[in-house]
Amino acid sequence: MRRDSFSLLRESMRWRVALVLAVLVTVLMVALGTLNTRLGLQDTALLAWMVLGVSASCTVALLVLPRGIGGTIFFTAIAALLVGAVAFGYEHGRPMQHWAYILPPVLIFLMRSSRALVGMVIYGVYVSWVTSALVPLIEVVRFASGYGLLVCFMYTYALLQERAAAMLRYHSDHDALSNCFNRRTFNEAIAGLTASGGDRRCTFLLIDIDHFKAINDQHGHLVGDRVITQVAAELGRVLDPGVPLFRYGGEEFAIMLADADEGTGLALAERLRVAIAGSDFVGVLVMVSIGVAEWRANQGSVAAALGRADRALYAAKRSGRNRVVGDSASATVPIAERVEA
Ligand SMILES: Nc1nc2c(ncn2[C@@H]2O[C@H](COP(=O)(O)OP(=O)(O)OP(=O)(O)O)[C@@H](O)[C@H]2O)c(=O)[nH]1
Repeated sequence: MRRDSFSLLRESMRWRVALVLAVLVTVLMVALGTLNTRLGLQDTALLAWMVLGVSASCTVALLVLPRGIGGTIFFTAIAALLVGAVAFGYEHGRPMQHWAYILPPVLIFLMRSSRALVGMVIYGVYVSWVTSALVPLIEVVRFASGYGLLVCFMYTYALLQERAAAMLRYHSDHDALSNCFNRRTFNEAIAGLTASGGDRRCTFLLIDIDHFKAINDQHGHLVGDRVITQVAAELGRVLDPGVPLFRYGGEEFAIMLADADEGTGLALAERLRVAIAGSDFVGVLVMVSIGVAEWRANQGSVAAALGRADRALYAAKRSGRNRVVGDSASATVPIAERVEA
């Protein structure tokens, strides 16, 4: 499965955290195993050595397996170990409450926010129930209150992390002026098209605001910025909810119509052109030219299809602007002419 760059970044951060945690667990288990052996607490020492063995195997898996799988195996094994540790302590008359404190951060990374919260609460209740059979009630209350505070803290942290990640994702995917998807997201979308292979096809629409330099010159750049924002909003109103709109360049937008042929693209482009020409831009005359070209998986590269859409756009510009031109109609316009235009 193809991952976008944001997911890759998050995955690599999760992987690094997993590795740090793996080292911490290893150091802790060596210390606990050694100490308990010296103190003659054989049961606890045995448990520490067992945890060390499993966590060392997990660390190797973490390093050897592909990142996502290694991290998941590690966190799942640690969570299972902690539950096992409490049950083991219960069996041997030592509740080992302190184990419970290690679980919340593990769960935070294993799952996220609300599911992690449910997991942490269930685990807290489980540990309290197990320990209540072995220690005075006041000890259970102490544990439950401390653990409860930790859960609240970790949950707040997880929520903040989720919100920050969502905000970061939005800003890395979107253009700040027009609020549509940015060029980076467009590049990732076309890379995804190429990678998906098969019998896929899609139609590209390249939309360029006519005489935009003149709009800037006559009304100023702030009005130019407002026109870009409003054009994006008007285009978005015409598009179906699932169809993404990209800011392709300065005053240029792109649409990728999945599984659509050139005819469908031309019909949509005409609706978009009419919508812009009919909108009120508060004292500014705004029109767009649109070039349309279809891409099929087995007929040339995506870059070539974009080149054809670009050529169609410039054919629209050359033939008077405020119009839609398809790839088939523009095929006779040589590149040299398009550059001169
Ligand atoms: N205000 C504003 N102007 C921008 C922005 N990005 C690009 N521009 C300007 O858009 C103008 C584009 O001009 P040209 O490429 O000559 O195109 P045009 O005037 O629209 O002419 P045609 O495309 O041939 O109709 C340039 O003057 C850029 O400085 C932006 O974000 N805000």
